[in-house]
Amino acid sequence: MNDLEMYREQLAMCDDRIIDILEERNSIIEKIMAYKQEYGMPLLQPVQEEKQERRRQDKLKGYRYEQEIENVFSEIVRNSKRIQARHLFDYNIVLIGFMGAGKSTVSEYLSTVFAMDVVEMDQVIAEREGMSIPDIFATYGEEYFRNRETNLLKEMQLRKQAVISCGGGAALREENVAEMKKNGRVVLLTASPQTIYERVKDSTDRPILNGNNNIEFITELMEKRREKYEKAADIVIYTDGKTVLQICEELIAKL
Ligand SMILES: Nc1ncnc2c1ncn2[C@@H]1O[C@H](COP(=O)(O)OP(=O)(O)OP(=O)(O)O)[C@@H](O)[C@H]1O
Ligand SMILES: O=C(O)C1=C[C@@H](O)[C@@H](O)[C@H](O)C1
Ligand SMILES: [Mg+2]
Repeated sequence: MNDLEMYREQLAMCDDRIIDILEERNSIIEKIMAYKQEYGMPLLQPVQEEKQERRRQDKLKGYRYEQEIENVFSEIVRNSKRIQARHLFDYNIVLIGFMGAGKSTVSEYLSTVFAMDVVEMDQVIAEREGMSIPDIFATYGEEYFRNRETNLLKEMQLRKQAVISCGGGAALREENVAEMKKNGRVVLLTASPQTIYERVKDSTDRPILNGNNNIEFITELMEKRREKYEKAADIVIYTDGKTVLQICEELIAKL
């Protein structure tokens, strides 16, 4: 065997070791999850995760390939998150609820902790139409926008383990709810009208609230929608006074 052949052989052996160690790492991830579930512990432990990351970065300091190895680690961690998500949710998570209930906020957090894809319905529709939601309403009317929502939900049948952050009105059509439930679990996020008002009062992105952005209008519209939201929901989460981490823990526990 010449030197080149020997190096190639060594490289192949390195790959084998990496494969074995990754298998071991992933089974440890599964054991940690099972342990937390068995003892009713919170699954998301951001402080512990940061600690682990700092430890890794300290260990890597001064290594010749510090940056390259760190890049590999970010993929390893991403994949661990996906393994956890697969283990927990074999379906799409569909977030519904009134404007300002926190659908986008919770979606973003879930995508960070579980590396799940997020479909932000309002954003997808706005991008496809090449105009903002208020402009779609003004140009084509609400019915046109609602039809775009229905079509997008039908497309979601092809997705799995995605977080779907619905527009505030998406769950009001029965047909939409039927689509959501085909391969998703529907999570209703709610908050008091006061909380909603505090969260949305400075924004002009929600055409339904423009000119009506006050607690009385919000209370009345929420009440009008309440029955439909609740009927659509597989689980309900009250978000007043809760952090996004607490909301996500509750979501995991209830699902
Ligand atoms: N649990 C929470 N605690 C404090 N603030 C929150 C919480 N959830 C959301 N917010 C804030 O409220 C505002 C509205 O939240 P978000 O955009 O997530 O609502 P949404 O349900 O997606 O609304 P829309 O239906 O209009 O898209 C944001 O500024 C967000 O930071
Ligand atoms: O509650 C609603 O009816 C809406 C909420 C937003 O997310 C947008 O989808 C649109 O402004 C309509
Ligand atoms: Mg949103």
